[in-house]
Amino acid sequence: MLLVTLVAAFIVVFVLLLYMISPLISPKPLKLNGAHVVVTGGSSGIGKCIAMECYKHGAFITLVARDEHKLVQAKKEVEKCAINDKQVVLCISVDVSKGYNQVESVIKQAQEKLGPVDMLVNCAGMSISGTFEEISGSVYPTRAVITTMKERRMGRIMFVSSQAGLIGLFGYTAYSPSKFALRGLAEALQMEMKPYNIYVTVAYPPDTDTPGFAEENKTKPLETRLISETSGVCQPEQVAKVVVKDALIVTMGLFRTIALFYLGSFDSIVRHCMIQREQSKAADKRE
Ligand SMILES: NC(=O)C1=CN([C@@H]2O[C@H](COP(=O)(O)OP(=O)(O)OC[C@H]3O[C@@H](n4cnc5c(N)ncnc54)[C@H](OP(=O)(O)O)[C@@H]3O)[C@@H](O)[C@H]2O)C=CC1
Ligand SMILES: CCCCCCCCCCCCCCCC(=O)[C@@H](N)CO
Repeated sequence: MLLVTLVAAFIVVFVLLLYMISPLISPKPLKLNGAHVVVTGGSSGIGKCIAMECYKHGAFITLVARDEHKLVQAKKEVEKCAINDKQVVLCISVDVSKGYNQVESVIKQAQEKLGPVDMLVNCAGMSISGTFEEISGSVYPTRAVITTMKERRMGRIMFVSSQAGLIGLFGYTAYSPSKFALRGLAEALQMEMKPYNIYVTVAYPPDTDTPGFAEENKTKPLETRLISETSGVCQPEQVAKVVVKDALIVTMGLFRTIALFYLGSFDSIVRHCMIQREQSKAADKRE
């Protein structure tokens, strides 16, 4: 009995220690001052608040969404958060879930105007019972920025998931799977991108008071409403503050800390392969 307690205590202390040192082995924080941040879903709700939060830190912003009128309105609001007169807000109207080529070309335009993308925030999305296209909506913009980020050996990519991306709930049979999928995408992408100094984060906001949330509530089943009411509704400004901070200072979650040994050895395989590949590429060139 004593032995079991001792072993358990040892494990708890060990994991806590790992958790405490994990910020030390985390990457350098990103500086938003002068950085180019692209926010998909930036014309409303959480995305708009994330854009405003980044603008307050001196970033240059590209807002991406479909409706041009909403984009122009949001641009005005973001501009009010300026901290210097050099900052610029660019608006781009495109559907991020329809066709890679279109998304790639608008990202190119944005990079020509405001320079390479330092951080991509994948926030476009909606929750209405029925159809939902979250996953392609996050994949295309990510693919469109990744090549340049790899060349520059820097970058941040954020995915806005949801609490419904941690736990499956009544009424979210379409929404939850797509939000769960973002986590799989983010973790796999993180392992591929780490040797290039690109860091990926996932945010899991609770119900948040936005136009999208109001829209969702119009058709929300009673069960879903009752379940949701057990936890409160957040303000988008608050959510934006937290997720931006997490994306700037990337620390590892507890689960990833426990998986530290595995991840560490997998990362070293990835790094090893990257170096080998680059060496053979260089050798090919010499021949
Ligand atoms: N509010 C909430 O309770 C919670 C929300 N979330 C997530 O946060 C994100 C933002 O939600 P919220 O702020 O409430 O939503 P809003 O409806 O207020 O804003 C959604 C934004 O995404 C844009 N958008 C939607 N679809 C596309 C598309 N296919 N291509 C380009 N832009 C698109 C919209 O503009 P337009 O329509 O003009 O394209 C708008 O700018 C979503 O991913 C949502 O799932 C997560 C947890 C809780
Ligand atoms: C591991 C810990 C998990 C805890 C979860 C407990 C959650 C209970 C209430 C869940 C509320 C539903 C949130 C969906 C928000 C959302 O994404 C939509 N509103 C989008 O518009």
